[in-house]
Amino acid sequence: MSTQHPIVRPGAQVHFGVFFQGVNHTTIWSDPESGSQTEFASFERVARTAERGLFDAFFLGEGLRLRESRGLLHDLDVVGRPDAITQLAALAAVTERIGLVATQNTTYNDPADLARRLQSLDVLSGGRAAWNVVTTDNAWTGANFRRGGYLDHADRYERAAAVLATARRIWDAFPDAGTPGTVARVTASAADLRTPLDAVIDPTTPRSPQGHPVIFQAGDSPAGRDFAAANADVIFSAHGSVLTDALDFAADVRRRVVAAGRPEDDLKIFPGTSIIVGDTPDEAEERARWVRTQQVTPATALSIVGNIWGEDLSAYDPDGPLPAHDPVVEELGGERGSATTGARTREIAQRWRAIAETEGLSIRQLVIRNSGERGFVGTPGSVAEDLTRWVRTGAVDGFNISPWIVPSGLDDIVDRVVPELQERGAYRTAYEGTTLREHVGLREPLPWRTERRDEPRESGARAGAGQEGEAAESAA
Ligand SMILES: Cc1cc2nc3c(=O)[nH]c(=O)nc-3n(C[C@H](O)[C@H](O)[C@H](O)COP(=O)(O)O)c2cc1C
Repeated sequence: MSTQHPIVRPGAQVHFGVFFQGVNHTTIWSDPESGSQTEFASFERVARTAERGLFDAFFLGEGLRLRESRGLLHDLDVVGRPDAITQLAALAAVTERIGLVATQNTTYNDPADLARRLQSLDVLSGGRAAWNVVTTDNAWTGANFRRGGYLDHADRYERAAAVLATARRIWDAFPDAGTPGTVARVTASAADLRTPLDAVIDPTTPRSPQGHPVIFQAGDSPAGRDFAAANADVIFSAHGSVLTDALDFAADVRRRVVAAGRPEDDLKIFPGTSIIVGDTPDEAEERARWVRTQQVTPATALSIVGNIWGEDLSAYDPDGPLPAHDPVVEELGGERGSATTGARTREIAQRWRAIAETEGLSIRQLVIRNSGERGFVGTPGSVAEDLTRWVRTGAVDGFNISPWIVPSGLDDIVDRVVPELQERGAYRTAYEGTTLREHVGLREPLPWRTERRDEPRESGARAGAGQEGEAAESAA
């Protein structure tokens, strides 16, 4: 990786989270060494390993339905993992410090229910919970919820802001500990969407040691980035492979954070990535090649390319060339379940064809090559150098690592990469706090600061702090 980028944060430390997608083909479940997607023991072992490695967080994505393209399911996708909040509550009982991040979508959930369940996790875990706020990029999730009514992109973010603002008011409406008085009622933000939000809600759960659950956000469009800039503590991005791309993303996001009236370091950047190490660079490369080959079966390769071309390519030869014709759709549509929704398919096809022709690659080889751009491969020392450089050039604050095998996939990172980082003074040697907010290095919850700036807060009267809701809504 390039060394030309200036070090702007010389003492900055690397932070880690471990991330599991809801349904995915990143984890190689077919390997004989692999544990079960459904058994608690798999996740307990990973969480304990991550805590031994002093990770900030254990983070569950959410995929409530198998992914599909034109009726064909992705062949490697697995489901069956218990609900994220329930799973994290169980993990809270067998861990002590590590943060617990639950992805929950705002399109198909209601704020009173979400606020109560997330705050319960926060209280039960002693202030270790976070909510990864997503809008969900596909209609089939809605079908699972029997909601139908998939919202337009802009409406989804408008609803997300209203749901989050309402949840925050519910959290703050509970009286401070030791404050006598009745619980204040919350009028939810009205949002003129298909699911009305304008109910009156009674808060039912007290605050935790960290006040509110920490807010993560995953969404990459300009609207998604603005939503994070106005509302989130951590942005979970897909920009975790190429340093120049990560630096561009960081500069863009920080501009948006400042425009939202916040200090630029207020939103922490944690991209998803993967780490594969070996004793020598060659051994690491060989392992990485094997992992990618397992992750990209012939059917997966055809399905990924079929998404771009907008048609069923399952009859194509995965060991043959890309289709000779152009994609039949102009843009990647929302129903395809991809964070690249809206991307111009013909531009992608042109780029892929040029690579395939120059390097002489088949369909499957091309997809394997592309997936190789997702992460860090090398010796423990060289990977530690790269990760430290990413943090100290200001590209990221930390990384959400997706293990390629469960439950042993973090062992090398905790036992070999973390010590290398610690030797470089680039990683904590003990947890300094007890809450997730402290691990990540966050300030107090955003609404408390907004409220204090705008009007002095009276004890027990956080309910109806309308400015935060309005700011969030106008920024969405
Ligand atoms: C890195 C990343 C991770 C995501 N993880 C999830 C997830 O676990 N569950 C989900 O429903 N959506 C997830 N999403 C999708 C977002 O919810 C969002 O719907 C999608 O990215 C479209 O919004 P955008 O155009 O702002 O990116 C993720 C998006 C990104 C970029």
